[in-house]
Amino acid sequence: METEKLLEEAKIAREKAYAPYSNFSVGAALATKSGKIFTGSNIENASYGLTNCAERTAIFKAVSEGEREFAALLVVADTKTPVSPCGACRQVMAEFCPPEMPVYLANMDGKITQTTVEQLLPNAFKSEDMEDAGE
Ligand SMILES: O=c1ccn([C@H]2C[C@H](O)[C@@H](CO)O2)c(=O)[nH]1
Ligand SMILES: [Zn+2]
Repeated sequence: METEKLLEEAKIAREKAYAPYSNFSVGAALATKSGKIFTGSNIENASYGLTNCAERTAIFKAVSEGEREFAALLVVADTKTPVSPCGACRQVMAEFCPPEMPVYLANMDGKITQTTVEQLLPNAFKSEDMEDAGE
């Protein structure tokens, strides 16, 4: 999956952001291993903490459609340096995406830096960590 296609889709999704409180619109595009793309934007709330980021919107849309095999995620915002995902999104990425999966951080000028799920959240808490609980 080329990053150019993901960037284009994420930019289109970003236009749908509901961000009246921060005025900071973000778009994301998640590629499945089968070649589909699920997009997302940030959706804010008057109760600020209920805000859902673009990355989580894209992941939740895909998972709720039955997708579980992901290949790449791109996130874009109008920033000088490419936008960096928040901690909540990193934890959700760690739940559904392989550690080595590329995550592309982009800005509107098309500047893209590449990282991975594991680099964004090293030593993430995973379901396996509960297996030996209480022993
Ligand atoms: O990677 C990021 C960083 C921030 N936001 C959103 C959350 C909130 O709506 C706004 C300001 O934090 O940007 C995202 O969607 N993704
Ligand atoms: Zn986030």
